[in-house]
Amino acid sequence: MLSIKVEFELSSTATAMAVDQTVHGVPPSLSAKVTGSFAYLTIRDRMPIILIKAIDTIHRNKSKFFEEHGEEGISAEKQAISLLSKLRNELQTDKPLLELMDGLPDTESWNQYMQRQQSQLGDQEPVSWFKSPWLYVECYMYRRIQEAVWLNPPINNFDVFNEGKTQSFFESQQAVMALCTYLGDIQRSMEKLSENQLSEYFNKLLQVSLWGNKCDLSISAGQDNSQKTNPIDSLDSLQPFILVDDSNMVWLTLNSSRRLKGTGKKTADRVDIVLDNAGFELVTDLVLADFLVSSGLARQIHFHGKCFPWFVSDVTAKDFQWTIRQTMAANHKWMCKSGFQWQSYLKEGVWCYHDHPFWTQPHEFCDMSADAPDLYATLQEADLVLFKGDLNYRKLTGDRDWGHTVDFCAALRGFEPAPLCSLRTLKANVQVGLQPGQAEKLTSQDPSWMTNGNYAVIQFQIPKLE
Ligand SMILES: O=P(O)(O)OC[C@@]1(O)O[C@H](CO)[C@@H](O)[C@@H]1O
Ligand SMILES: [Mn+2]
Repeated sequence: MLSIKVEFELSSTATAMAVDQTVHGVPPSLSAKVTGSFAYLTIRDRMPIILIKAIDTIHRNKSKFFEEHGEEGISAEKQAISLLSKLRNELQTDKPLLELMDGLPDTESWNQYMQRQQSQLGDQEPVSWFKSPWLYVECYMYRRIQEAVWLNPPINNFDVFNEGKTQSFFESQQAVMALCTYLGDIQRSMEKLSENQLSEYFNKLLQVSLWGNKCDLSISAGQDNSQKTNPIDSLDSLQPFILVDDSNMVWLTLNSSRRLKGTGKKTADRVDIVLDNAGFELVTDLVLADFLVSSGLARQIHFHGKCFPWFVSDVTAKDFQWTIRQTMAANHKWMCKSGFQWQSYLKEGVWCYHDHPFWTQPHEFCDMSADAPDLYATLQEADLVLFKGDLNYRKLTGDRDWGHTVDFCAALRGFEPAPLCSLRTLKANVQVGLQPGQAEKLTSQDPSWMTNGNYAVIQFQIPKLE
């Protein structure tokens, strides 16, 4: 990892607040125990809809399963639906969570996590949907969906969310074409760009990736959420909705190697992008990654996706490869050019794709160094880690009921593998690092500001110097 000697000015207040928060402990996890809370409404209303849609998708593919697998496909379809229907009943009647039985590589870790949750509750009450942490039960639901499908070969590799992810890509074609054209224009004049012009393009593409996160299907319970307009044109009008904007710190981190090496080289060795949603959002991330490499701001990009279908629209390896293939096959010069460039980045090892099981487990990120030390060590090799989306933000902050002015550093609780930045549109009621009075003002202007996806943060944190 690049050891950054550049001192980012941490306000004395922020440091004092961080100390204060540490001294006074960590707030409780968001959960459905608070009737009427966003967690409660998500678990009561939206998660059952997601299960119903998954059941409906499997049912609608019955004839496909028959064509491909004959009677075995039919009985697998029936069995998977029955497991998902049972899961939905457990969820809606707040039954105790059940151990996983599918013998996958992460099964043991999931069951151990459940024991950990149970020991925190003691023997009085079982780990259940409406009493355990929202982060845990929501992640658990998606892992049970995976179990229901995995236990039923020959449909055990079926992605119940695939239709929504591919539709989001196809419905966003105009925006994708505009974005790839914009990237092509930049790359044609890259050599002649001044430092200011470069940083301007960087900020625009960082914001396009930020707002790409609005296109997430779990918050819309699978409803179409694609990007219809040209993403560049809307940036100015969206600027006021960025509540925390640390993009200057991100720029400084990418360029800080120049100060260190005194060579005028401005290349950071490696930027990691912890991906969120497939579809349009993934294209915005690939375009940003292409810009970072072709501008010389980064030498290598490591992408982190999910090992199985997750939170309706999250990227799996299949989605990542499919998106690049689709871009290559587009009947559009700049899309096609971008797609081929992305494929050669992967072939040359300039881009690498990983999918560690930790990203599809329920852990708060402050547990990563203990629960996934190999992944933590991988992230420590990065000069910058970009975390996309709301669920990653919830895990960065532990999905705790923090006060809004608590410092981001305090909420990370020691998770600092490398300089990191969250690019997140707000879809859950956890947000730290705001100025005094800022949350109150937002609530008076727009009571659902934390969950409607209209607001965003570019929130940065550098590891404390050893
Ligand atoms: O991580 P993303 O894709 O930006 O958002 C996912 C997400 O908004 O969907 C859930 C709603 O069910 C939220 O709790 C969760 O954070
Ligand atoms: Mn997501």
